[in-house]
Amino acid sequence: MDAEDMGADLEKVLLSQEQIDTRLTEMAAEIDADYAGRDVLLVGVLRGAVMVMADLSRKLHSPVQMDWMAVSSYGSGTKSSGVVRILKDLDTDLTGRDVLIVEDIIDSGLTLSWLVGNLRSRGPASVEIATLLRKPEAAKVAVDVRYVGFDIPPEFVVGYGLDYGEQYRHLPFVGTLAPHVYGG
Ligand SMILES: O=P(O)(O)OC[C@H]1O[C@H](OP(=O)(O)OP(=O)(O)O)[C@H](O)[C@@H]1O
Ligand code: HPA
Ligand SMILES: [Mg+2]
Repeated sequence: MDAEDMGADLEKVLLSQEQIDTRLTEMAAEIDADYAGRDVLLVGVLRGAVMVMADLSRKLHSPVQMDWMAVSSYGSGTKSSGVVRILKDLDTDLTGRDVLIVEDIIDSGLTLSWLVGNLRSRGPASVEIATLLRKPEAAKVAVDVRYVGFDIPPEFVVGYGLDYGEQYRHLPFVGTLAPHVYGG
């Protein structure tokens, strides 16, 4: 699947497959260095983080485990409702664990600020965040993020796990939608 296959839906490619791959390699090296000798639990946030988790984790040399949470605050639109719901909880006990949350995007920050608080209350040794994308200008709440792939403008993006109405998650790049698609 490439930009041409998306036809008129796509406005532009913001981050190519190569740019994403290069940046994830750098992030994995940082994570390996920071967590040397520790056993990390990667917590992927379904569904958007699937691609980041799959690609980032395969670049790590540290021993890691993976677990998944499903939370949702967006429904089918382009605006966060601000209400975060747990759709699937972790199966892992976090007591004493070094937890690294893996996310696709921090937009308003509402999802992650809520999730960090929720996971911290479970007695872990540490909770940090690795996100591929962050929109600094869209932040409604500040979130302390240890690893950020790219800071991007406050436009709605799709691809590489990110959806609009459950479409476009499988694109191997990150792009912006043409305004006619979402009525913008
Ligand atoms: O910083 P925020 O404004 O809270 O937005 C970020 C969150 O929103 C999206 O998830 P969504 O709730 O749409 O679920 P999904 O991952 O299944 O697409 C995205 O994957 C992040 O988890
Ligand atoms: O820009 C975005 N695109 C897709 N999903 C999202 N969830 C929060 N922000 C976004
Ligand atoms: Mg989404």
